[in-house]
Amino acid sequence: HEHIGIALRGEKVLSLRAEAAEDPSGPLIRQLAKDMLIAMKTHGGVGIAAPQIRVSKRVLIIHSKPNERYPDAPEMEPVIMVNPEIISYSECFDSMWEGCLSVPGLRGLVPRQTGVSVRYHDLTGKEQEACLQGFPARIFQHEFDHLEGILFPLRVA
Ligand SMILES: O=C(O)C[C@@H](Cc1ccccc1)[C@H](O)SCc1ccccc1
Ligand SMILES: [Zn+2]
Repeated sequence: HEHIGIALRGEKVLSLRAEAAEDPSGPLIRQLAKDMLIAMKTHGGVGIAAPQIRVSKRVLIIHSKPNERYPDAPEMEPVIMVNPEIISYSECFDSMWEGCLSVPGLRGLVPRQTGVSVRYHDLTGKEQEACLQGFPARIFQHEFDHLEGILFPLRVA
């Protein structure tokens, strides 16, 4: 699996609403998460969603880290979220230039809420809640859109 390919805009799997994972702590989801981590690292992403490696399941990873585009992004361990749900959004919005591993070569200014509180299952099957602000909130919303079959150009103001 030296090179796990990324699905590109136009492929059906990216336009579907992904299916919930029946067993968040099972072997299938654990292997899926491993493959997603490899693909994300291989392609230099700070996040990835399962449909991007052609698996229509509700699993996403956010891995904020400083990078040339966002040098002051917080450093965090990758967070793997199974069946994430948005509990609430902040009222404030901001716009940021986004890219997408599935839409190479395109950048767009995307307005999104600055904060989001989420509920999800981790790979042990335990239910977790998280309040995300700033860049992690941005990545989460971008990845959650992938689970809904939405790519960032649809959100460009
Ligand atoms: O394609 C993806 O879902 C991964 C994106 C996530 C992302 C998009 C917009 C803003 C933040 C994150 C990739 O990380 S795109 C490559 C990249 C790398 C570092 C910073 C921004 C974008
Ligand atoms: Zn993307």
